[in-house]
Amino acid sequence: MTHSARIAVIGAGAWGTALALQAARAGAEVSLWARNPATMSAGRVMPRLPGHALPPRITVSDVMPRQADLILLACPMQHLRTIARNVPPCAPLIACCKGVEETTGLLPLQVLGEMFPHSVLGILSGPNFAHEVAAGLPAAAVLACTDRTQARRLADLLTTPAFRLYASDDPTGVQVGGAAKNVVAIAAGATIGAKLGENARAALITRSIAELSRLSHALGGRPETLSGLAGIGDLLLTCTGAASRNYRLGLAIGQGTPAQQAADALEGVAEGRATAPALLRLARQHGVSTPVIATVTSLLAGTIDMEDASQLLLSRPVGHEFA
Ligand SMILES: NC(=O)c1ccc[n+]([C@@H]2O[C@H](COP(=O)([O-])OP(=O)(O)OC[C@H]3O[C@@H](n4cnc5c(N)ncnc54)[C@H](O)[C@@H]3O)[C@@H](O)[C@H]2O)c1
Ligand SMILES: O=P(O)(O)OC[C@H](O)CO
Repeated sequence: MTHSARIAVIGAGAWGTALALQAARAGAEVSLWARNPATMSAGRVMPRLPGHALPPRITVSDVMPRQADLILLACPMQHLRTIARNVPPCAPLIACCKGVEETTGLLPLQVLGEMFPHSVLGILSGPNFAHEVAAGLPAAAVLACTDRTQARRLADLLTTPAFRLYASDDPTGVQVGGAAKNVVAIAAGATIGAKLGENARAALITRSIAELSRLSHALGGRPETLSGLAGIGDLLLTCTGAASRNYRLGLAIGQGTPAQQAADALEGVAEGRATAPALLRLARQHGVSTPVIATVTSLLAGTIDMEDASQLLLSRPVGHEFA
């Protein structure tokens, strides 16, 4: 491409703002779509920049861009369908959200596939706290499309030495990892909140990887994708990083705060909350056993308490590790 790439970022929450900054660093001309530019949360992810000013390569507007070489959809999962309705099908669309649509049980690219049957679609996911990416700290993620060459080409538009985007041709595995790690992070936070110990959390994270791999396989993804950035990588970050909203939601529940109250007190979206019941339904439809996701779903619904939750997981039969 001879001109600078034109990258449109849809959604000016924490992640959209961080991605806009990253795209500008990669040399693109960036249009950042905000529902309300006056109230966008740039300050939350850019405390190091004087006056929280965005660089001149980034134009913020509440009007959807009509032209772009690449469109990044960085809105919360439950608003993806509504927001995508106004996006012009002028370029490849990359979903940057992590979750499952609660009302339909669809993954992000299934939602976009219904709406944009002729567009190139991809998913971007990995262990990335927005405030660190915004600050230009080193990070890596994966960009997956069904076509590996396409994935590499699109990843190159956003890659810099400090933000390494690996390409993948397993969008299903990447989406399952990104959605399910938020649910596991709630469980990890609850484990620490209830003072069950670091051993318990490590066991929970590791056993969840088996759960996520089974689910990914059943949905048509490759189990090994869950060993990568969008699986283990993001589980490690979100289940141990105190900045994670999903982890913090779980922490509060583990400490005895009712789920609704804990969610209301949270700044920003904890995707695991809406995703847990949707993923559980999906797993049951495919005959996959997902004890961690089932337990988190019941905890969030308030039908069990922390003591029941740990009993449920601890009373499961102990078999071969890789049966
Ligand atoms: N924050 C991170 O560190 C991070 C990193 C990687 C991926 N993600 C993913 O990116 C997605 C967006 O997360 P975020 O952290 O940017 O969100 P956020 O909590 O910072 O912001 C929420 C965004 O949703 C918008 N919004 C709220 N209500 C809305 C509505 N009714 N309709 C349309 N838009 C509405 C807000 O304007 C805001 O832009 C999530 O799927 C998240 O999992 C976040
Ligand atoms: O704050 P969380 O829990 O939404 O996590 C943010 C990112 O998904 C971490 O990769």
